[in-house]
Amino acid sequence: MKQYLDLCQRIVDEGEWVENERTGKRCLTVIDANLEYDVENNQFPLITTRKSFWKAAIAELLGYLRGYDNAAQFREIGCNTWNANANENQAWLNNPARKGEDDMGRVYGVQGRAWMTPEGTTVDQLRKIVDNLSQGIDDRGEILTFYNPGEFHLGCLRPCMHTHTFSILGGKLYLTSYQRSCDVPLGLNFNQVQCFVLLALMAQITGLKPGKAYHKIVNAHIYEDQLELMRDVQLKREPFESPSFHINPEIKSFEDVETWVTIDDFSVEGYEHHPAIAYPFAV
Ligand SMILES: Nc1nc(=O)c2c([nH]1)NC[C@@H]1CN(c3ccc(C(=O)N[C@@H](CCC(=O)O)C(=O)O)cc3)CN21
Ligand SMILES: O=c1ccn([C@H]2C[C@H](O)[C@@H](COP(=O)(O)O)O2)c(=O)[nH]1
Repeated sequence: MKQYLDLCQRIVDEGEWVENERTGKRCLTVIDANLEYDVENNQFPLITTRKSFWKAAIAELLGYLRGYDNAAQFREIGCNTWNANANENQAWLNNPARKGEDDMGRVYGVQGRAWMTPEGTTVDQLRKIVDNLSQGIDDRGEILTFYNPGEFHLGCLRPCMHTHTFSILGGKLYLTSYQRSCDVPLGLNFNQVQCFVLLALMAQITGLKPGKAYHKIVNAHIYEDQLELMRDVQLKREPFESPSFHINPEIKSFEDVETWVTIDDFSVEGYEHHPAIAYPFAV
């Protein structure tokens, strides 16, 4: 929690204003932030200075791991975060590649599970990683990347947390996640949970012990209409102790994740938090 608040304070103190053409809003911005999550010791990085809707963050991650490409699929598993980008973003609504209501196009999980090759076949990046890690193999290229510039025109948004690299060292599994653009009040609250849970879940289904997750962010920003709430409300609050996090031990394989797992297979114990803050969302 401290590293999150330190980043928020750093943006408030040292950030520079940048015009953002896509959203028409200005962002107070810093470059380069490095966060670390201790999954081995179950230090769950949940925001306590406001209420976090952490279940939606895990549902979003599940949708990515399953290769979802439609906001209705995300809604069905308890996540509303893609409704606006799928249905309210004018550039995407005008795009002939959009297949109708709720379509997100070839974003995130689609690239992770079905990257198109020039031959017309698809590559399932995640399946290969799970197979290797399950056999204790780290080929120094256990990389899940959603970042496919050749298909940006076929999706509603370029991926933000775009690459996850897994490593094995001393029998433990590590994760390094890269994020090009980060909405610190809204997105990061979710992205921290997702890095932590991705490592915890992958360790559980591959039979490895989890180590640390390293989260590397390039452009970290606060939108102009979020600044007052961050500076004068959230940053004035005292954080509570971190809660602990649990995954249903019955989740044993990647097939489990693909078929029956729901957000009810994840729980948080001892979550004390301040009241919710409704930050504006930029489409
Ligand atoms: N401007 C912007 N910021 C983002 O963080 C973001 C995007 N766009 N577009 C793609 C995804 C969607 N994400 C989102 C979208 C909405 C919330 C949100 O509204 N969160 C609320 C409540 C969530 C709920 O009730 O489930 C929050 O208070 O955290 C969070 C992340 C993250 N990403
Ligand atoms: O997981 C996510 C997804 C998105 N965001 C934020 C970061 C930016 O504020 C917007 C995306 O806008 P771009 O113009 O494509 O950079 O969404 C996030 O923080 N986390």
